[in-house]
Amino acid sequence: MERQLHIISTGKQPLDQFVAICARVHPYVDAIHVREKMKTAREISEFLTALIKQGVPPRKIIVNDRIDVAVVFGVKGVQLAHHSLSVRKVKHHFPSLSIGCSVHSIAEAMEAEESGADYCIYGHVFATGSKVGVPPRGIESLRSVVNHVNIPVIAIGGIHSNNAEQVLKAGAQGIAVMSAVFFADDPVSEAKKLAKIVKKMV
Ligand SMILES: Cc1nc(C(=O)O)sc1CCOP(=O)(O)O
Repeated sequence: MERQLHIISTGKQPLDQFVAICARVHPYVDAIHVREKMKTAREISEFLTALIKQGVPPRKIIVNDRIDVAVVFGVKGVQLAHHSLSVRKVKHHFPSLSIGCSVHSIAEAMEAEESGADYCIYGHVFATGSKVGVPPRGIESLRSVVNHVNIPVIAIGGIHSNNAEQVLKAGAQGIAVMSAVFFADDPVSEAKKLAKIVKKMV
């Protein structure tokens, strides 16, 4: 897998704002995660409809947790967490879905691989406003996770253009960011900057 840049919805932005940003940045990113944990399937489907209408290719869209919505829209895949249906079950029933697994330890990463996940997202590497009160796991723990699995490890948490290179050097196969793009003054220039860092590390 080529190194990847993923962007993740904040769960806080209104649909119009989120979709307007995605419509402009999708050429620079590999995956857009719709992670709207407080929304119903119907509301999430409105996000997907709007994204696709605005020209975001379904092959770049990943739905967090809601396998049903991902399957109905025929998007690239799902991002599963410990509270989701198991990787094994999803893989068995929907073999064509790409399955990402959110992990927070070596053991969880190894289990994700063993269960058939296509990649995992590990974090949070740096301090982030999204995980207040939980200490960041740091670069060295990222390096250990990378060394214990063969599936690609995407790093998440507090990643910006000033520290992205560090996580790639530690062996991450990509980065996933939320605030770096969605809360940027200029999301397009930030996405371009991050994409350049990710791709040049290949
Ligand atoms: C969605 C998410 N998952 C994390 C994990 O550690 O699993 S950290 C995180 C939030 C990432 O936001 P930002 O890029 O703004 O730091």
